[in-house]
Amino acid sequence: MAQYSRISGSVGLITLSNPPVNALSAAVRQGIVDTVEKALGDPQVKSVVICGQDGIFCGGADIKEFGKNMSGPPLIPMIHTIECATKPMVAAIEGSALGGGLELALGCHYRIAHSKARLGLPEVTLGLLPAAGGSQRLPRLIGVPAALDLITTGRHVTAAEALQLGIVDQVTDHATVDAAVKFALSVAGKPLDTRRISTYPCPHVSDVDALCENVMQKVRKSAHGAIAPIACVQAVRAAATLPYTQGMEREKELMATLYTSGQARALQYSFFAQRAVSKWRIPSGARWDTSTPRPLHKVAVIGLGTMGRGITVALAQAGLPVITVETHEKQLMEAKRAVSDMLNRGAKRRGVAPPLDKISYSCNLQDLADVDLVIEAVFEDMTLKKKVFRQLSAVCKPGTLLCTNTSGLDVDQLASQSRNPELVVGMHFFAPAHVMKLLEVVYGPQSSPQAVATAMQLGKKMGKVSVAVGNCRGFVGNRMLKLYTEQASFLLEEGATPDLVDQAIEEFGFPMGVFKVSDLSGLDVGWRIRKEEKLAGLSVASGQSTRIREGRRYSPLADLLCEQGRFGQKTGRGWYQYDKPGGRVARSDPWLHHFLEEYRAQHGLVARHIDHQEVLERCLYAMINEGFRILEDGIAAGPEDIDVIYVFGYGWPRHRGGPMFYSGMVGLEKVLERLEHYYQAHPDVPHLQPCRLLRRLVARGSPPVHKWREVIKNLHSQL
Ligand SMILES: CCCCCCCC(=O)CC(=O)SCCNC(=O)CCNC(=O)[C@H](O)C(C)(C)COP(=O)(O)OP(=O)(O)OC[C@H]1O[C@@H](n2cnc3c(N)ncnc32)[C@H](O)[C@@H]1OP(=O)(O)O
Ligand SMILES: NC(=O)C1=CN([C@@H]2O[C@H](COP(=O)(O)OP(=O)(O)OC[C@H]3O[C@@H](n4cnc5c(N)ncnc54)[C@H](O)[C@@H]3O)[C@@H](O)[C@H]2O)C=CC1
Repeated sequence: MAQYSRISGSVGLITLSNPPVNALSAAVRQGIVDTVEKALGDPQVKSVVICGQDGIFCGGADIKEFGKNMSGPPLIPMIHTIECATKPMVAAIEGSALGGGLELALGCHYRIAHSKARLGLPEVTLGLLPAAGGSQRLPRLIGVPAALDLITTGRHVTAAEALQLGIVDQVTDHATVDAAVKFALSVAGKPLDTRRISTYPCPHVSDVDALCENVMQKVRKSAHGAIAPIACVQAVRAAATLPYTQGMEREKELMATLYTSGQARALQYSFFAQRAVSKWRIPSGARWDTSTPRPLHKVAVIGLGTMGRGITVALAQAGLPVITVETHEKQLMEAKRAVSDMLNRGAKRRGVAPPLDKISYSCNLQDLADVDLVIEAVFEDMTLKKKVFRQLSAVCKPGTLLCTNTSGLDVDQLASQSRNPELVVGMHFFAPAHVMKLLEVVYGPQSSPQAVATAMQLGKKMGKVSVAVGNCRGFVGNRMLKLYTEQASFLLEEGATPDLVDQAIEEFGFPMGVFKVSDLSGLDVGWRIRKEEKLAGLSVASGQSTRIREGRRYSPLADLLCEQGRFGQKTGRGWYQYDKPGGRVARSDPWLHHFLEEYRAQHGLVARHIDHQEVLERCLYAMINEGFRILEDGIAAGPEDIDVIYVFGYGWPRHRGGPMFYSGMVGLEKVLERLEHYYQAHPDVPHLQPCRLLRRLVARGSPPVHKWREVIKNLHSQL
């Protein structure tokens, strides 16, 4: 699948054709080999242009082929043939030139890019390295420091940056193929000896070992256990220290380890999972490709606290006019200052003008009469939210979508307050809302296809990864998180410390342990909710044991800390101590350890040794078990939805795919066996009891994660 033609008399034009991204499938590689041979063998042809059809050069290797038996011509000799050609080869880059696509372009003698094109070697994000010569050619072309940056991060660069770095020779605002053909005519017959990148010496770096070591240390810190970034540093180091052929050997060796690794499988799964969730479908039958979102000309945000401010910033940055509403002038002005500061900082970072004029501020709900969509972000209080929804229903024009940012209240109850419950959905953002990529779009039984489609599309416009989920307490993310944090507290009762639990979780790959996160977001938030639920505080039924609530095990540790005013970072004390209120660096707190000892003594608990494995099994398997229940309940459409939520919203290490994918990697039998073991040891924790879907999957021979949907469908049809 590469077309060949001759144009302008003497230019052979090769067009890659494999929609939608012209990935280098076996057929495309064969097409390139054949057409290059044709062009080189045609005496009329003096130079060659390679381009991609439909405005995209090439999205790289065909990721769907990974893990299968490789067929078709391999990339390395194909690119080598292009580089060795005696006729000038010119890459005409429109849209994207990524991974193998850029490696193909680096094999060409010249590169012409459209000004809107993006280039990069994102293999590291798929658990790989640029193993078709990319790790050896790029440093020779742009120098070791810049190549290390691009290859270890996988970031895409604009055509302008690519020109500045020396990756491309020319950038055009006009028809790229025309420009490339013109260029090809101009270089026909010229010597090519200085244009073959593999023959370049690597630009000199004064102390390459020190440079690579420095980058290696940074990469190890940010990789949280991912192996590909480390291999990328090693491959670039080989380019800097070895002749090209030996460097290529090293590249191959490193790639061989990565290619078959579980991390690469997890990252490639994650790539497709992220795309799968955008193709949402919900139990009512509504789906992404048959539901039309409504156009949004003006939107509103109610409540400019932590979340409302971030949401407003994200909306304005997406170019949408926003009207914001607060209760009083003082709060409004305070929020206006904060929002303007956030916009100014963001604009400075990106080198653009801050979109301050997109936002208007008001204390009057009546000003929302003409908006198309409202996002409510007032306090987490059902009575207040219901009132706001009733008011909105009366004020807004017919057809306005009403969305709530509640972190877990019943969206259906809120919908019932509106004249048009079909136009109500949850839009659950994560703090800080202008930074965090995840958005849970919560639909209810009455939500119209248009309402879901509009919220999903708005999320996309705001740069979010949006996942449609059903309505239940905590939705998907927080419902599972509850089990994870609960187990962490139980482990403290049984003998662990926050330091030990966090260390195990951070070694697993989370950027922050559960207790550090709790200190960061504030222990008081959960405490307030538990008091409202009558699980904590004065309203707990008298005579109840401190460690039992509603007939099941309960840990009051977090409540006890709150009673001492230990709310986390904001008060300088929580599960850890900080140098001052607002301090960021968590230090182990002897007071806390003493407090835990006293607590255990008071409740007759004997501390036992707890190791990292138990921490991981208890915390993660409890959460995974709840994930299976969520699938059973039909709250998430598939395991990919849960995994995307955890990777983008909760810091689950991407190289471990997500909790559901991870359970498959561990082995479902093992997860089941450990849950059974822990449930037996803790029969007062019903959530440790393995759920039906997990048992069913194991009984079916533990099929791979992409086959679970069939089992889930059968389970549902039997209910
Ligand atoms: C020992 C063995 C040696 C092997 C050596 C191999 C070495 C290599 O050569 C390594 C590689 O290239 S790895 C691949 C590197 N390329 C990438 O990571 C780019 C991935 N794609 C993108 O970023 C965006 O799709 C892109 C920016 C391109 C376009 O974004 P859009 O937002 O416009 O579109 P998407 O919704 O992302 O994608 C549209 C559909 O295309 C599918 N797709 C994208 N890239 C693909 C790719 N590289 N391979 C296969 N399918 C791919 C994507 O899944 C989506 O499919 P549908 O959801 O079904 O429509
Ligand atoms: N803070 C977080 O990490 C997250 C919070 N949420 C949810 O977002 C919502 C807001 O939370 P936060 O921003 O943290 O609360 P917050 O307490 O920081 O802000 C709430 C704001 O709403 C304003 N407000 C109250 N009643 C109002 C009314 N009738 N009209 C207009 N404004 C009113 C208050 O003055 C306050 O500025 C809650 O439902 C919360 O559960 C969701 C995800 C994460």
